[in-house]
Amino acid sequence: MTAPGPRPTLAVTVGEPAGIGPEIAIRAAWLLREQARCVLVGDAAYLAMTASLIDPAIRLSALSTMALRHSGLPHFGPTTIPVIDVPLDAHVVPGQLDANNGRAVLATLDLAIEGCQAGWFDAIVTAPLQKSTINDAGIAFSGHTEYLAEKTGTPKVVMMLAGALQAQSSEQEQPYLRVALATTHLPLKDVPAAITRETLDQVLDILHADLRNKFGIAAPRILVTGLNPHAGENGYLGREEIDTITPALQAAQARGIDARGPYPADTLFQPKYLQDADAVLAMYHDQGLPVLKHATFGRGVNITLGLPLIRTSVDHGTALDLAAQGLGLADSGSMEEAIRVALSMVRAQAST
Ligand SMILES: NC(=O)c1ccc[n+]([C@@H]2O[C@H](COP(=O)([O-])OP(=O)(O)OC[C@H]3O[C@@H](n4cnc5c(N)ncnc54)[C@H](O)[C@@H]3O)[C@@H](O)[C@H]2O)c1
Ligand SMILES: N[C@H](C(=O)O)[C@H](O)COP(=O)(O)O
Repeated sequence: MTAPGPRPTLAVTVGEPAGIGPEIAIRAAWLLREQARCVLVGDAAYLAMTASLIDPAIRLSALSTMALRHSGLPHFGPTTIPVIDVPLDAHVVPGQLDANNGRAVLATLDLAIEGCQAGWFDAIVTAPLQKSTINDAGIAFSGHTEYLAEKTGTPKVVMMLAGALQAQSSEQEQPYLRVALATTHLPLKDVPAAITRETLDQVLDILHADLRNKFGIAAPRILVTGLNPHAGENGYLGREEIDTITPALQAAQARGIDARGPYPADTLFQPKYLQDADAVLAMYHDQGLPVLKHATFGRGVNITLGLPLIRTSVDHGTALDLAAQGLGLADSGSMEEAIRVALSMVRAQAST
């Protein structure tokens, strides 16, 4: 792997065009242009129009995919943000979804993956897309996480969200919470069957390896929740802890992974436990993410672990309600943080 330059190059897909994605992607890329070479991936005409309304000083320059594939990414400095043009199929009305644009949104992801594999980009940062619109376009889709796994031929990936917590005192170093999930976008009724030994073995291996290789944590400490209330109450409230999670933790410990639990999820997320942990592994989406988002919404970051590329994203969705009301209402803090985390992951990976 080649070392990243002083400004790593990030593909920033702009997500659902009728949502806040284009606005926050432009704002964050422009704000952080001295630190990151962000390349926006989306409809160049729509992004140029949006940028001119945000701030006429913002400079975008369009690049065709044909030129990119022919000559690679041209050199560019911090005075302009390149846009790889992936044209939309339908006119955009902010706040109103149009399934006719679903395929173009997916095409931005395909281009970003291609660019990582071709070495044009060091990482991908994704603005939020609307999962339902892709499905309405006739393509089964449950999230970036699963799509990136499929498109890169990765059998197993792990969703992890992370964000800075409020320090308890002015002397305390700012604590950081990372919450990884054993399952991703699954209907709740399908979760228990998905908590298998094989899944937990793979998830713990990926989480441990990526905390080391992409976050530079030499000996990651992982706390693991149970699945059931009170971690199953000794089997009286469910047996997954006894039959599956505890044996998986014992096996992980035998592989040298510092993973402890299963702990009741309702009481695990308190400072006296978290201060001794680098990550919490929760069993499913709405067991772990509400805690993280309550504590860090607006500055949290979503990271896909286990991929052969680096991918970060925001902690929020398309916020159609805000997009419908015009520009200037959306907070770009999570998008900025997603770019910063991608930069630090690129550097951590290059130094391992
Ligand atoms: N990374 C992603 O692509 C991603 C992440 C989460 C959700 N989604 C998708 O987004 C769509 C909408 O999801 P939702 O309605 O559950 O959540 P949402 O995050 O879009 O909205 C929830 C609430 O938070 C507010 N909000 C969200 N982002 C904000 C921001 N940057 N600044 C200020 N306020 C903000 C919204 O106005 C709304 O009130 C769904 O299709 C969901 O799957 C995508
Ligand atoms: N689960 C994510 C969240 O709640 O923030 C979100 O749906 C995005 O998932 P993908 O990155 O897989 O699109």
